[in-house]
Amino acid sequence: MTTQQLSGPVIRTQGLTRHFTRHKKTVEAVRGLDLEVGHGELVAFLGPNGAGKSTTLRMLTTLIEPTAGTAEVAGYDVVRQRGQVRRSIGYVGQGNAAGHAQRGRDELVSQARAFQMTRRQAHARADELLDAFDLTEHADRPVSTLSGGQRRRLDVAIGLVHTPTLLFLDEPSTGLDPQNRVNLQEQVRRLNDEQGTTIVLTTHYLEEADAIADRVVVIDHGRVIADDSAARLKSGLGDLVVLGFESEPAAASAARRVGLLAGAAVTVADAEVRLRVAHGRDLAPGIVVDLARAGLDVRRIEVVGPTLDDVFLDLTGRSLRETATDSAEPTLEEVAA
Ligand SMILES: Nc1ncnc2c1ncn2[C@@H]1O[C@H](COP(=O)(O)OP(=O)(O)OP(=O)(O)O)[C@@H](O)[C@H]1O
Repeated sequence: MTTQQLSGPVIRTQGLTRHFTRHKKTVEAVRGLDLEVGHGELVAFLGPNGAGKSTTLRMLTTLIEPTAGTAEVAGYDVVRQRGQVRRSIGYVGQGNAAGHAQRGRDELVSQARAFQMTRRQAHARADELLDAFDLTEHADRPVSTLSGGQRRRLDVAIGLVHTPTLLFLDEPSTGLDPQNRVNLQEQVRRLNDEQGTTIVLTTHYLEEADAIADRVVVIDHGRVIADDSAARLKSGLGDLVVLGFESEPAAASAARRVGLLAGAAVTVADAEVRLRVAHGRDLAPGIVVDLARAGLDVRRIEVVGPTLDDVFLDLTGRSLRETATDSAEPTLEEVAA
């Protein structure tokens, strides 16, 4: 790498755009993305199905070309310097990379050989990765007999064979059970912390973005609608305070009083009052005491800090959890286009 490539951002896009034509209709999958990612960052692209996350990743990894705009990855242009980009990155797509009849160790060795390592180097690298991803004891089994979590870890290991400084992971934990998901997230976090590998992953799991990413780029309808740390994205939203009452009339009276008291928008449903307010945790005891003085006993109280779903709801009016699936698997011709 040149000095410029080391000191500049590891990813820089300007007006990055990708359209697809399907049934004579144009789908604007990615619309004018401007993005910079620095060395050593762990960035999550978060958004609902069909938001344009995978299409962005496919352009950055040179699998498809942009319709317009530019992107540089590791200092190289993704269209004019494809080969250099590919040698600088690791990419783990949504499907499984490993062949089913092969043993995990052989997959890693073949991949290492494809990167011009000698047989000895390839075996040493395979051992290192098997160890790092807790796969040593499963290394000599056919891939088809591995669990979903083990196979996914093998996929990530395969993406790391040539020690890229930048790793792209497309929905790494989709389809994994919660335990395997957390396990994989820990490995990804460790890779970033200990090796300094820059990682860009896509996810529609709010908890995943929140738990492991330094930075969350929220994408919707092909555009970036927010870009910050999860903590900062959430900090402007306040806590959700839920108060339960004995009856609906009691809740209605309490809502009027709480609205005045907290100066916040209050909603009532059944015998429950909900309000979103800054420092809700600190305010809640005072609210309960005030209501008791007015003869309104709070039966149940819950204070919930804001989530990334609240951020998405605030930005779009839709919940990310409930956003309907709107994805279409591209055909091979379309990917090659
Ligand atoms: N090859 C293609 N041909 C036609 N349309 C496509 C193609 N690839 C993606 N699209 C469309 O582009 C939009 C963005 O898709 P993309 O896969 O990038 O979204 P995503 O955010 O990664 O969603 P998911 O989480 O489902 O992978 C969607 O409307 C999708 O149907």
